[in-house]
Amino acid sequence: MRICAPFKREGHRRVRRGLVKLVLESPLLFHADKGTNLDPSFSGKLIIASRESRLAMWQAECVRARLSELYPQGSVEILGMTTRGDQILDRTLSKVGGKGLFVKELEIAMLEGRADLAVHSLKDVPMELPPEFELAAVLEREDARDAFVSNDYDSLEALPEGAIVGTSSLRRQALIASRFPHLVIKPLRGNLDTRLGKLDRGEYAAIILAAAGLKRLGMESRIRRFLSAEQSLPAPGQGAMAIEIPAGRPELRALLAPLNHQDTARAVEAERMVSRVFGGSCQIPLAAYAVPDGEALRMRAMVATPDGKRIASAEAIGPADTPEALGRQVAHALEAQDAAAILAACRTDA
Ligand SMILES: NCc1[nH]cc(CCC(=O)O)c1CC(=O)O
Repeated sequence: MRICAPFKREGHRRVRRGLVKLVLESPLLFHADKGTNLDPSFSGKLIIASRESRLAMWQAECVRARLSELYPQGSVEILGMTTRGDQILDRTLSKVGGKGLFVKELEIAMLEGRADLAVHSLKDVPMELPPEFELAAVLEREDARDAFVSNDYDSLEALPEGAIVGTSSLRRQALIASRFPHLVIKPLRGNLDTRLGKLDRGEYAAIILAAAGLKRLGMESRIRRFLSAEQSLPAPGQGAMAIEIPAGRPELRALLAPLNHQDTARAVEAERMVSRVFGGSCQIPLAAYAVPDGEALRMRAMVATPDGKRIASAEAIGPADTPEALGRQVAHALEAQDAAAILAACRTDA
């Protein structure tokens, strides 16, 4: 709830035209979230496309509430829809087409004019968007950590030999396998309620979930332990929400600009760049997590083989206003280590 706190209006500051133009032309994300050309008199209608899972609807509702507050004379509605990612539950996502599955139906709704914007968990947004779309805003990040959830055990360390841990994330799988080779990792798909239901029915001794989703749905009490970024480096974009819009609608982009959170936008830009550098070759366990540190951005990233036997990790600090350069730097540091061998191993697996 904290992250979705009502938008505080600090008076509608007018911004000189030149600055607004510059902001609208920035390639991926806004770097100015304060004092943009807020038009409080907007009285049109905005339709938000969202998946129908409880988490997706909570996130869409969060954006709806903030837009309604910004534009009291406008109307904002949510269009819920089922995506292929929600329908295919029996296979590991990386095998059936990856992240795009959660996003495509929402994009079609926007192309057909049935929706103006889509709200996503940024973690599920592919690194390269189709040219018809762009990200208009990244909202302030919730907790980026992974969470250990179990009814019987306090921590990964406490699990006995052969205990079954549920996760479908290659990243979580590799990180657990490397530290706890005596545990058995089994796939776990479905929305949050489905996953928790499987844990409660005894199919797993423990499961690993993103803390952000549990917190957003008021289920923080299910978390037995937060995994620190050192133990379980988060996925690019984990814990952040993004708003996607059709490209070429600067007026819509300007309406959404006040929702952009600059620190988060920069951090996730660096994180996603690591993924982009490694993208295309295959699905590999990959983690990247950046944290603002004054005027700087500090980032750590990791790539591994799915069995966790080979792990490369790298860390760097750079100016916060050039996040993509930091992302590239860390990705190249990974490549200079064992990443080539890791990629080769993954190709023979495919
Ligand atoms: N891959 C599914 C997904 N996408 C976003 C979240 C959680 C919310 C977030 O990270 O913002 C989850 C669930 C999970 O990883 O447990």
